[in-house]
Amino acid sequence: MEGSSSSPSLSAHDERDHDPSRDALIERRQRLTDELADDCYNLILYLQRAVVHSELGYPDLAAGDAYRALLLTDEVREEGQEYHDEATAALEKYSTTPHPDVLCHGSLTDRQAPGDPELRPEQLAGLASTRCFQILSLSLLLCGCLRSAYDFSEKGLKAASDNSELLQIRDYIEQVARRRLRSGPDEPIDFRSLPDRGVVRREIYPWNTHEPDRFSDESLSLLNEKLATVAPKCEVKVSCLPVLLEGESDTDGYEIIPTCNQLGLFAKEDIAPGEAVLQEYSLLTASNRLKESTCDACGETLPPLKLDTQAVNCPECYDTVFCGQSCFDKAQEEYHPAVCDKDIDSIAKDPEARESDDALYLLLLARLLAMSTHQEIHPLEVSQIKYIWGDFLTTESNALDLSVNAGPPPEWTLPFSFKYNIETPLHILEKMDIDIYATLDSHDLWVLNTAYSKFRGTASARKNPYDGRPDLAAVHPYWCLANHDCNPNVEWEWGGRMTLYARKTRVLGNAPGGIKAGEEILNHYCDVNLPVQERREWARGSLGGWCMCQRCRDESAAAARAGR
Ligand SMILES: C[S@@+](CC[C@H](N)C(=O)[O-])C[C@H]1O[C@@H](n2cnc3c(N)ncnc32)[C@H](O)[C@@H]1O
Repeated sequence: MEGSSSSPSLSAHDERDHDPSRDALIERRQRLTDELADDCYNLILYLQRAVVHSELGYPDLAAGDAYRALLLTDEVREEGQEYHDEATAALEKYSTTPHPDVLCHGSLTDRQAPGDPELRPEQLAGLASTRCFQILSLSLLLCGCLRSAYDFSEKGLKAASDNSELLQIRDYIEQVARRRLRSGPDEPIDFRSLPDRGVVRREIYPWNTHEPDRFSDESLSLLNEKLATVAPKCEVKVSCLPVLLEGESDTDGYEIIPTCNQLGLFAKEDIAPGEAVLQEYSLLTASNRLKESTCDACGETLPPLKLDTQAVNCPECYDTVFCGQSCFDKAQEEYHPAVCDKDIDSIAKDPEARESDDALYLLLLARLLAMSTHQEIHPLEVSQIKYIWGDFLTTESNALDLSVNAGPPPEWTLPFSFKYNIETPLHILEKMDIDIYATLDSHDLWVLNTAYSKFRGTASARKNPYDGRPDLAAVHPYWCLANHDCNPNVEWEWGGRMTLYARKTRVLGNAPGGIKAGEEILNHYCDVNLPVQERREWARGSLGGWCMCQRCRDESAAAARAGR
């Protein structure tokens, strides 16, 4: 839940930006994407699209394309590979001069023998792999993934040790590494210890046609139809929320602060203190423990192993366990056949403590991909995530201004790493027997980034009671429509189902609980018993900014007046 507030006018086809060179690049990107739909093993098209993504200011997407191209260079060069014939055939049309522009880059052309106009596909693949390493190392450096950037520059230099562009990129990486590690010019750098987690743009990409207008009557009635089954006394409506700031400000004492429209949950009828407000079941769950004792479908703790247990093992892949027949049936209906017996159980399990969160988000992504594959729909059309707000910023506010008078670069907000956004998702898809080239439309990096943006804004996680590490996560698309307040009128409990109860008493002044018809359902994203500063720090990640609820503003203004 990081980023900033949404605005109803933000849509996939924002008309505000009319930079002709940008429009031309977006058109070119679309043409290349269309060509890839018909010629999906053509690594030259991926490289060309990587260059366009770089020019548009999406280094992460450039790296994604260059990595697919790199995998295809291996397919061409190794005969036994699954897509060897297709990838080789796709390169044959480039064997005579002029060679594609994307390969005539800097010192790359030095490697071509002068007067040798013919290049065999394996020779082209060799040249192309150096180009892939150039794009991967530079793009990952721009995303802040220093270790991966360094690894790719080294791999490239192993094959082309005198390539001047790669040598220059390695120099840049070293300069940035020295700054980040605060090491002197002569001190040796331990490249293994470089940071490898960066941030990238979090937005509704200009070509994303899957995002609904969440404020339209059609969307609201669809959401309300389903909400009636999980929270019969509630409705989804537009809610007016404070615009969140990056950090402390002197606006806490102001009577009026800027607001924006988002969605929220509201009571349609009075709800009694202690009454259940919402009960939601979700299959969009993930556990990062290998020997988990939770239901694969709903995340509920499994009943103890004994003869009369309700637990059900999948008869095909015996290790997958469900808490009962109903969860097994739902899993079979919505996702399990796509991953059954596919040897993906150990991916991202038992991660290092610092990667627990990333592993959980990756496993949520894997569940989404299993759902979309089994249901034969696009991942962004899966109902559990389609209407979720991903805390997107506008494309313009994410854009890099390269002009002379440019201000500071924008703050990108989507966490990104080569491992979790590019490499492992593709590995999971391959394990699921999915052709990662032929299904580009569904599994393009921007699709995965969009899903990650939605998860990061809404997933709830449970910490393991023994070691305090987050080991279970879930997305409950209706529960997550409830906004936060540090004087909440509900509390939540998650165990198989996510339940919201009306509080019996309110935090402020021990006022009586219960919710009146028309009032907004106010959830809490942090421990509301903490002092204001700590609450704001805690909720910041999930809210996407400094909490500006009335309680926080009152308490903070009072502390400022008292000189604390
Ligand atoms: C889990 S979603 C809540 C539903 C969301 N409002 C929607 O339209 O789907 C969390 C996001 O809602 C917004 N939000 C929730 N509570 C808020 C509050 N008290 N003040 C400002 N924004 C809030 C933030 O943008 C946050 O990232």
